[in-house]
Amino acid sequence: MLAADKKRDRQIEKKNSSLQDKAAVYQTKELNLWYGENHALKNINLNLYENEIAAIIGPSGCGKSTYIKTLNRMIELVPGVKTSGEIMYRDRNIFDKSYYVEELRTKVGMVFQKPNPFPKSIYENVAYGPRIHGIRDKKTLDAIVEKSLRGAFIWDEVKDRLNENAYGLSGGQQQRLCIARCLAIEPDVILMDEPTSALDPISTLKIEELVQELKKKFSIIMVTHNMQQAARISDKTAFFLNGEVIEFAHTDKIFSNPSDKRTEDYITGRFG
Ligand SMILES: Nc1ncnc2c1ncn2[C@@H]1O[C@H](COP(=O)(O)OP(=O)(O)OP(=O)(O)O)[C@@H](O)[C@H]1O
Repeated sequence: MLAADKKRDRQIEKKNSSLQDKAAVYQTKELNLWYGENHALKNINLNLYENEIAAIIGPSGCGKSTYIKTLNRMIELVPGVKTSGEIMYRDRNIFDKSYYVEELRTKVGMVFQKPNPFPKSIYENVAYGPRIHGIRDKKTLDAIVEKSLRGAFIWDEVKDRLNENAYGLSGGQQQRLCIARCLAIEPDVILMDEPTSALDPISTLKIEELVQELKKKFSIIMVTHNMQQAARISDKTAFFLNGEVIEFAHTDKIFSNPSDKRTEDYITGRFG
């Protein structure tokens, strides 16, 4: 091989490795979780990276929601939960006693299966978070509300009815409003627990397009039952089974050439 070719190959290799080399946002190390006697998460080791969409798939009861709720410590609200291991978020263990949960939640937003706007105006739904963080100036709040609603692809639909109650919006619009509410606190990560399972196909498509746009600025971790959705929009996919991560890889690989027979059986619909 000529020296010039070798140099070119080295450059390609370097470029590829730099693509893989995004910073890890979350590093989960030997995480175990018990609900009382129920060992729901077993020795989870998983790195989640910046500006990627990571999909979490697996059959009902395998621990997907439990895992995602552990990432923002929402799981602590369940009585009798015990954990061991570490979850490093940007190099700090979120289980450290000195780590205030409020601090974590300003960085990590969450969108739930069922849209859950507050029974307040569209404007107030988005302004609520920034207000809690001490922003009082009306002009600043107006700007945040507009930017967040634009960021969630819903501004044009609601700009003339900002003072109307959010409950008057359709399900799909409510979900985008909830995403806008997340964006208003300028998070680093957005956790999504089956964000489209209560929506019709058109609203689902809108959210999928939105999520792909959002990953340019944020890291997204999304639980989904919909394997086509995981295949369509995610960069990496983790397959959970009985509380364990069976396989975590590039989405293309998981869906075209999985390493584990159990992953293959699941994605080909043999169980679950
Ligand atoms: N609040 C709770 N208290 C006790 N056990 C729980 C609780 N939530 C979940 N579990 C148990 O933990 C295990 C994992 O549940 P989890 O909800 O995380 O699964 P999942 O993969 O998200 O399921 P689904 O796809 O049906 O939402 C199950 O055995 C479940 O019964």
